[in-house]
Amino acid sequence: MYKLVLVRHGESVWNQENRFTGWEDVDLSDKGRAEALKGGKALKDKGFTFDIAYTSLLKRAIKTLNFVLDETDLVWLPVHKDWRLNERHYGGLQGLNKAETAARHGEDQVKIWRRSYDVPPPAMEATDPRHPSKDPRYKNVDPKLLPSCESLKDTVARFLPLWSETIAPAIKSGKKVLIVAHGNSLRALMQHLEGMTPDEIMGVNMPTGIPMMYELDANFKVLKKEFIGDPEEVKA
Ligand SMILES: O=C1c2ccccc2C(=O)c2c1cc(NS(=O)(=O)c1ccccc1O)c(O)c2O
Repeated sequence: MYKLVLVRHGESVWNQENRFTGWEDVDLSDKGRAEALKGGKALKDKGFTFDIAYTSLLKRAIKTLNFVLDETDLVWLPVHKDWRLNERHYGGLQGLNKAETAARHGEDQVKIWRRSYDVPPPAMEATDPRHPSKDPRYKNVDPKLLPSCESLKDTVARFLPLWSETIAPAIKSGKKVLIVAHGNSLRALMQHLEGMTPDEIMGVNMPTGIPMMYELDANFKVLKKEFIGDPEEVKA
């Protein structure tokens, strides 16, 4: 039986402002830092330890992982940072809040996007200075793989190679794995592990900073999943 622990990064400054963040490298808010600390404490109190951690190339996830490693006294742990664990890319919507999005695209279009699994937002212009192709952190990624926008379906598809080629083999080799990532990249993993339909996975919202543990059998069938933390918090 394998145990796998997932943590969604703490609240970011743009989460507070209800802005689409996507691949924008926005920092944790004070509340987000406190959430990350609390999640780390919960793992420490329950005696969790790990052999390797995986996270994205975005500071809100990396810093959340750093808080967890500090709390569990595992700052020495090997960490694999990968673009495939990044949040969904929201294209031209990145940075917009609810009012700006509705003003620019209309309520009807927002309603379509909200409930769609395979409809991408408008693409970010290749000339946009924020485009991934201009960001040195992705310099070793094949430019053809870098998105200008993503549907949730696209996010799942670009996450799965990391899972099947890297993370799943590490778990199978007996490594205790911790993954700190984002709402939609964690949805991709959960959909794969639990065989969820698009509608089911769109209904899943991992709470920020509260670790979740999967128990998997030898074939990665989910035996149990539970949140790690004080009961009243977990109940929320
Ligand atoms: O517009 C979108 C959207 C657009 C393109 C791809 C995906 C989504 C999407 O997944 C989504 C949206 C809006 C809202 N609610 S909202 O209209 O209140 C909203 C809009 C803009 C920023 C934040 C908000 O809370 C959601 O809850 C979503 O899950």
